[in-house]
Amino acid sequence: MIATNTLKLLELDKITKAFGDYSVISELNTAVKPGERVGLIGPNGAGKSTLLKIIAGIIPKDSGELRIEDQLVQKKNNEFAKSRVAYLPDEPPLYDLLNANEYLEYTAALWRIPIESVEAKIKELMKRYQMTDVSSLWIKNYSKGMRQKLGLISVLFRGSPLLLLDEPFTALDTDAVDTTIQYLQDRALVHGSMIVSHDLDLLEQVVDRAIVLNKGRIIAEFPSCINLKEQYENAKRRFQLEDVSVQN
Ligand SMILES: Nc1ncnc2c1ncn2[C@@H]1O[C@H](COP(=O)(O)OP(=O)(O)OP(=O)(O)O)[C@@H](O)[C@H]1O
Repeated sequence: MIATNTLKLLELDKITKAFGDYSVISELNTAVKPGERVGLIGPNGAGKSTLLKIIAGIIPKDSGELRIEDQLVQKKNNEFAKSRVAYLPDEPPLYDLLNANEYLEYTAALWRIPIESVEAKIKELMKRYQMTDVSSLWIKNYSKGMRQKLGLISVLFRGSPLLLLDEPFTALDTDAVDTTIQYLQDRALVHGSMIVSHDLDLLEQVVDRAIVLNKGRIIAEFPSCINLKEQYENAKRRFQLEDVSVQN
């Protein structure tokens, strides 16, 4: 068993990524401790989604080192990294010709999780997100909010040590927002997380601290998220960030 108090859940050391000549992430260093919830904020195009994709192993970094639970992530142990991380992109990767039950079974199989071990958890999440009644409906007939709820359920049921969420609140109704907040606040359910959101009022409720990214670099770190919006406004003034992407 891993002694979680002695390791870093996630460590990024000089992570760099460019698309062609365009540098998106520049020598970025940061770490997340087990159980820590970190908000990732910054203007449009700052590199937030790219960073989550690199951590999730969706796109390769150009250089730098990435460690998950103190293990260096390389191509050869990519499977280990993937087993520790649950990642939800801003548009959930669903399959239109499956229904929710089939999709969640498929997701469990993909992550080699015996469906019997997560059936109760899935049922509970479907109920909490008011999705039980539409569980047999083809996903192609889902609304945007229903797609987002199913995407959230598909990562939350896994109970992975590191949860990466890109704009989790998009398209959710107020009940679903409340459910998501309650879930993310529960340390017994969500162990560690990195969450990207432009909605700082919601983000403030589910993270312990926040990192501000601009042009692929961390320009500010807030050790506490009290008055996150105000802290971000101050940082924007200090660093003369041009884009105002915060929702009011
Ligand atoms: N596959 C790609 N090919 C080329 N450029 C890309 C690619 N993916 C992202 N970019 C560029 O990298 C930069 C960072 O994009 P990214 O999506 O990480 O930003 P973001 O901080 O998540 O922005 P937003 O708040 O708008 O979602 C942008 O300029 C984007 O155009």
